[in-house]
Amino acid sequence: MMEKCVNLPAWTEKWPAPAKLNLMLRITGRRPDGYHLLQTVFQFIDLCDWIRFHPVDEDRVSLYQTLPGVAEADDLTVRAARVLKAETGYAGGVGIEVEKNLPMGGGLGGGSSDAATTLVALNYLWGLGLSVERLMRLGLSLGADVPVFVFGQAAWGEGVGEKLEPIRVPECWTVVIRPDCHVNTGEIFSDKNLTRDSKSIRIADFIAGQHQNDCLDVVVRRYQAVKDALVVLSEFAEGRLTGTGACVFAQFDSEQSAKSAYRSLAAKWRCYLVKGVNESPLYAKLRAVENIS
Ligand SMILES: C[C@@](CO)(OP(=O)(O)O)[C@H](O)COP(=O)(O)OP(=O)(O)OC[C@H]1O[C@@H](n2ccc(N)nc2=O)[C@H](O)[C@@H]1O
Ligand SMILES: Nc1ncnc2c1ncn2[C@@H]1O[C@H](COP(=O)(O)OP(=O)(O)O)[C@@H](O)[C@H]1O
Repeated sequence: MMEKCVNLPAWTEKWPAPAKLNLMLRITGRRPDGYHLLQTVFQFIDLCDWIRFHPVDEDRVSLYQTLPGVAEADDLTVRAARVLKAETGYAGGVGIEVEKNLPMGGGLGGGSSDAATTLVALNYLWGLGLSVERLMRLGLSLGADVPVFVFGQAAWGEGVGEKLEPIRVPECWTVVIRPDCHVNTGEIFSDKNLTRDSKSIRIADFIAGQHQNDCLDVVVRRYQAVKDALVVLSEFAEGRLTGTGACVFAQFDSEQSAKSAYRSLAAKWRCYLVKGVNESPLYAKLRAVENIS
């Protein structure tokens, strides 16, 4: 029998799934299973996918529309909903409608963020009551980047990105360029030339300006478009790679200087003018939904 949906008004809401930037990324080693040990700084930006969840009367998880090249069963929102059902024995279903704004394979973590938003929203809408820590553990089974989106705060990350400590960093105006290529994360991590033995640093070192991304050399060697984007960005400010790319970004001291760079760049490049945020908009939405219910 269909379980009763709690808080029916909350089902009409649309939930944000923000992008992230890796403000630095060091590879300090490798686990026995081949996964790489990282030190990274995650911050969110105010560029989001948006997800609506529709109540259904049967035990079925389905998508309103599949994404290009991703089968319904492989979509990270569908997988997240199914993992949640398996974990809790919840017997109902859901229809998932994703408004996709974040480029796929761009290093902005869109798929992971969609998964995290699904975990957090359905935990609430289905009335499951799982803790954030438990949702983060479930998220990790879907991808290394999912826990930080469930965590919802800018973070210093270690391990494969699942050991998270909140960090406050300036919420800068930022220009993100999306080069015309998709970078496969697994391909970069399996490149024999990847630096895998960086020394660990401290948060203070990052704050003092250590922004290195160890994936950079391998990515620019393989993807000319990323190299070109970094060159053009560096005419305005320090150009940096997020994750394994393909997106690159630069932070600015003021809205005005970011806007001016954006205007020059937008004539030739696909780019976004965004702002860094230390709290994920997902939790502002959760609080708002809790208030209306
Ligand atoms: C590098 C980072 C930094 O934030 O971001 P992206 O560039 O992908 O956004 C992430 O750690 C990516 O996380 P995510 O995109 O969830 O990766 P996963 O699906 O878990 O892994 C894809 C593949 O990359 C390799 N991989 C991933 C993460 C890691 N720490 N070590 C690895 O070796 C593994 O071969 C894995 O099969
Ligand atoms: N809802 C989803 N949104 C984006 N990608 C998804 C989704 N579900 C599965 N994927 C798969 O995950 C891959 C990585 O996507 P994404 O998280 O956007 O990139 P990245 O990890 O580089 O930031 C995609 O190329 C796609 O095959």
